[in-house]
Amino acid sequence: MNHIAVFNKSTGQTNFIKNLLAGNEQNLFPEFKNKKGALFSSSVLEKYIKEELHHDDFTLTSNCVDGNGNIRSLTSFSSGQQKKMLLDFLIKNSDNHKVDFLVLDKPYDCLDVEKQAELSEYLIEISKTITLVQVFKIRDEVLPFIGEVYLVADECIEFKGDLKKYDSYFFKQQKPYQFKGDLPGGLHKIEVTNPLVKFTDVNIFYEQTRQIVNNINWEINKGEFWHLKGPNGAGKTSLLTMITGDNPKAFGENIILFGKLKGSGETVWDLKKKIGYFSPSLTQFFGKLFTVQHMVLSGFYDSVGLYETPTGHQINEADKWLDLVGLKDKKQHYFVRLSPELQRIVLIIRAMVKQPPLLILDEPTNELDDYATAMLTAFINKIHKETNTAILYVSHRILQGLQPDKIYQLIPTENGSVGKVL
Ligand SMILES: Nc1ncnc2c1ncn2[C@@H]1O[C@H](COP(=O)(O)OP(=O)(O)OP(=O)(O)O)[C@@H](O)[C@H]1O
Repeated sequence: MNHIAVFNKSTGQTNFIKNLLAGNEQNLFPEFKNKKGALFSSSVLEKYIKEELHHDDFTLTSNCVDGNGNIRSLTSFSSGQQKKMLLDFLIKNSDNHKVDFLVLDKPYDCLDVEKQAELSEYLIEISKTITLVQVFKIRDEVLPFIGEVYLVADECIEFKGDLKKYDSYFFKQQKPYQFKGDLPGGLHKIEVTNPLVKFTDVNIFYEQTRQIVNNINWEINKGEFWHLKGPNGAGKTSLLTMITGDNPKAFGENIILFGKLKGSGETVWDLKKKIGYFSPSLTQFFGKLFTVQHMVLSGFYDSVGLYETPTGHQINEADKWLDLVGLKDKKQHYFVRLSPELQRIVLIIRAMVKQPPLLILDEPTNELDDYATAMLTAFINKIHKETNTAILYVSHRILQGLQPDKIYQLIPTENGSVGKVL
């Protein structure tokens, strides 16, 4: 069986995949003409989650019940677990409906190294029975059984060959990303004392008895650069929400945030002033008519959208940030028209423009290609080097080139994850 991997350089990835599945990319891939394909991707998973939410349709979890005999929601499983469920379902479905090939759209997204290896083993097995087309962005994620790699640009095949040839073709074309000068100094200094965050014997439980993290003791101080790491389901997101303020499970736990015991009267808005936050999912909250400049300025007000008139100093400060990343000329452009990596850079600037004592980056490079990942990595390292903002970078994988001072590793045990400073 001839399995292929495709890197689509052009925009319009969704259409590209749609056409591939419908056999319409026949000029590029005639072998799929009149064949039936099924899609394995994060957006398909998202569709099942929405079906659950809006129509109580628990197709993927119909065999999973909790301690009370209720069918469990997909969202109560980690991303790794969710992916396996979808794959199982598609394979089962392909038997029933004679699907000829499976398109794997970035199958490893959000999976830690261990789970990636598990999924890879699983895919190796099914590659013996069904043709697989992997749409990839990260070269190192190309599955081991792939015979040929295609680089598609402007609806043409720009390159076709094995991985070795792909490497020399693709990487020689990339230029390192250049920033123009140093980061702006900031308008107001937000005074805080150490530690910014202190967890003492923190535990998190779900469903009363299911322990997620176990006796977490961890301190984040000014200017430190931390990588919070751990396999899928280890509790990284749960721990993050104890800081950002939206997890009721934080109450009653010994958590000091910016010198105050959590739950002792601070509001979410008090916290937002001191925390810059970025997660790729933020992109979807902003309307189509927001300009790049509005996006950055909204960071001064911690608002989604700009509802106040910014001061001249704020506009000037926003311009300085945009100039640094070569976007000053595009400040009146619509944010949604920017490339995914530039959208993320703008959202990180939005988080940083008020110069918060703490910047949280939740899986910032998810779904980005190699070049975009390198660009974001360089930007994050620059923020660490040139500001006193502490960075909490959350990801299940170590990013090549990222320079955190310390790693906080969550290690799953039967009684929830324990933490270790590496
Ligand atoms: N609201 C919830 N109700 C029940 N269980 C939950 C809830 N939120 C998370 N969990 C469970 O808690 C565990 C930890 O999830 P969490 O999302 O914090 O892990 P993670 O390390 O961020 O995982 P990933 O890398 O997959 O995002 C998982 O087993 C998940 O199923």
